[in-house]
Amino acid sequence: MITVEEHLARILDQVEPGEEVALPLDEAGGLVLAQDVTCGVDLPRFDNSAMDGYAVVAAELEGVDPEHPKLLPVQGDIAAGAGEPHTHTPGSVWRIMTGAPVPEGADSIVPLEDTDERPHEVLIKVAPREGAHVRRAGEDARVGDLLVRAGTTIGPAEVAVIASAGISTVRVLAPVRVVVLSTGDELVPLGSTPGPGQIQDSNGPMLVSAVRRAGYYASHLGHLVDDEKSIKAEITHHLDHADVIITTGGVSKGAYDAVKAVLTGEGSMEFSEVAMQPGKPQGFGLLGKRKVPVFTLPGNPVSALISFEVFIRPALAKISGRLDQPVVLPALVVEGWRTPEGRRQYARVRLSRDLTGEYACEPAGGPGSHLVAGLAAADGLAIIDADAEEVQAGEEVQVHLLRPLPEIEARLAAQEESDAEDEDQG
Ligand SMILES: Nc1nc2c(c(=O)[nH]1)N[C@H]1C(S)=C(S)[C@@H](COP(=O)(O)OP(=O)(O)OC[C@H]3O[C@@H](n4cnc5c(N)ncnc54)[C@H](O)[C@@H]3O)O[C@H]1N2
Ligand code: MOO
Repeated sequence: MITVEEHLARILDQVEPGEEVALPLDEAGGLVLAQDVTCGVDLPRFDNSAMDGYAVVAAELEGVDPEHPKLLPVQGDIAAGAGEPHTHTPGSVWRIMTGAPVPEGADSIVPLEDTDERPHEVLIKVAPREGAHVRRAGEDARVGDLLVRAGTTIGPAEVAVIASAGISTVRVLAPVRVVVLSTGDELVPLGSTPGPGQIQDSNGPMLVSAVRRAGYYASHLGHLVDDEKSIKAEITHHLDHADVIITTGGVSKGAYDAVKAVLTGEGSMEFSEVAMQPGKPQGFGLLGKRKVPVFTLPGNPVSALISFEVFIRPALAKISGRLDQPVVLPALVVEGWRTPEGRRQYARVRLSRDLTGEYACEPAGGPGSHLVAGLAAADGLAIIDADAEEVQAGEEVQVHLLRPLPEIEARLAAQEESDAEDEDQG
């Protein structure tokens, strides 16, 4: 058996960041920049007003206050988007809208609230400080400034600054397309009713969902019977267009473990027993001319999802260029359990909060790799050393989250609220 670290290192040594492509900015969200983006304009592009109000020269309003207001003529309106130049005439003001260019010569804005708000002549009641409510050209970024560094994942804020700079196309690492294939004579797809001895294919939809939640493209392109010829043909077909292929099932020791039989000796494929539970039988290698990473996961649903978390997620991060670390947090064990000797255990646990406000955890269902109801109840995986024999109540364990933390926090907060209500009523 090899360790989890050895298998992961083997995978990460072989996968490479994907190719660079130029994409319209509005299709690049979630992808990683392959170029530094520098600013070709000042941001803001011109001095403009931060308030609806009146553009003034502060020095002309010295000493003004509510007891000594000053009446001034209004030269007209300047709306956001106004392109024609406007100039300040001493002793007068322009009425100006938020985002509109400040007229030449004016240096401050008096907000509507500090005036009597009239359009033709206006009573100013408060003296502005010089520069008040003027958004200066270049105060955010100047021509030549680095806006977003290569290697950054493009989120909404990056899109905003790149768009503001007028850049419509960016070079990014190409989107990663994952093909998921389920194998097993016993499987029937969603929408079909299993006959005797058959079960619903849950790994296909589960892994597509895992890939998508991690931020990549995935399609479930079929469930294959345990026939070596058709498995080979199907995998070969997807080597033309997939960036990653994931299969499940057919990799342990059974007489019908066709995936392993077909792929053994192909490309750089290696089949290993990894010292982990669940997830022991693993296969990985690069196949075909395009050297497509192929993961052959064990068929047990819990094993397949844990394999995704432990091996595929980091590989997808490397291929896509993304920074992606699992959220791992400490929790105190409420109720202990036994662990398999010699294999690191990824134990499904559900989180709660103890009286001190720390996270606590307890097993979610049993340890069997087929227990999907327990899997759905789990918030995370407690990572237990290979040499441990049992986990005792009161111990602290590290939990690799399977759900977004905000979702878990929201549930715990709702639980605390309902507990408090029950206590009030009781
Ligand atoms: N003699 C041994 N038998 C097994 C060993 C072993 O070391 N010696 N290892 C066990 C472990 S651990 C695992 S994990 C499984 C892995 O088996 P395979 O990858 O070959 O998977 P299958 O045999 O095809 O299926 C296992 C299990 O999962 C169910 N399954 C498969 N695909 C799906 C799917 N798409 N959706 C839902 N459920 C699926 C399948 O029906 C089986 O029950 O091997 C153990 N055996
Ligand atoms: O290693 Mo298997 O994945 O325990 O069920």
